[in-house]
Amino acid sequence: MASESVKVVVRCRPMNDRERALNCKAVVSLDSDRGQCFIEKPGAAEEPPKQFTFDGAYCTQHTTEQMYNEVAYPLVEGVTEGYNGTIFAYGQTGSGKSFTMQGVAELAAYRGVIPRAFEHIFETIQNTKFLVRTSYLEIYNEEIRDLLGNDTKQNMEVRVDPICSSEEGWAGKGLLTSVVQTFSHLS
Ligand SMILES: Nc1ncnc2c1ncn2[C@@H]1O[C@H](COP(=O)(O)OP(=O)(O)OP(=O)(O)O)[C@@H](O)[C@H]1O
Repeated sequence: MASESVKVVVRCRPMNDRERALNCKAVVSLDSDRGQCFIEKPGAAEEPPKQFTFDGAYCTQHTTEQMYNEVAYPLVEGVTEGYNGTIFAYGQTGSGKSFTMQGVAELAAYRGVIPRAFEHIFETIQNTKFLVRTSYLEIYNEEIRDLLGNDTKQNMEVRVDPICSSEEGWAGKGLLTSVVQTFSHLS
């Protein structure tokens, strides 16, 4: 993948039982080699599908392990070298955000991005003194909740930290050995 600072990949989940029972038609197809996603207009098969291009496109056969290795691994590697990194999953309800981020513990290939990133970070920093900070936020209908807080239902106020938001602040505080990883979970 090209080295832009923001990368966007798309993942398409398989139909669920309800969708199959309703005989729903799949209107999304992907060309993973080209990172392209095609969406057909239901009931208008003669119209050309709408086409979108991403930094990566993952279809129903792709595992979270593949996604992690191609998308998250380089970012987490950067974090262990002192760069900040954010991975967030965005999509409508039921589209597969938790499946991708938290995953299925019993199926190795479908363990989520978050446990994989933790394992990756802690393997890298073992026997070394590191500060690891993590936040886990959910943004839902313009409201932000701290999923690691005591009350995960409480809405958080959005403020800018004048020290943390300035690069000088980080450097001036000598936090070169910090590992700062933020996972946001968007609904
Ligand atoms: N790639 C996938 N392969 C197989 N099943 C999937 C996949 N993605 C999602 N699912 C299944 O689809 C359902 C909805 O997924 P999930 O709960 O992750 O959605 P969500 O986007 O987090 O929803 P919400 O916003 O409501 O929390 C779950 O049963 C999940 O197991």
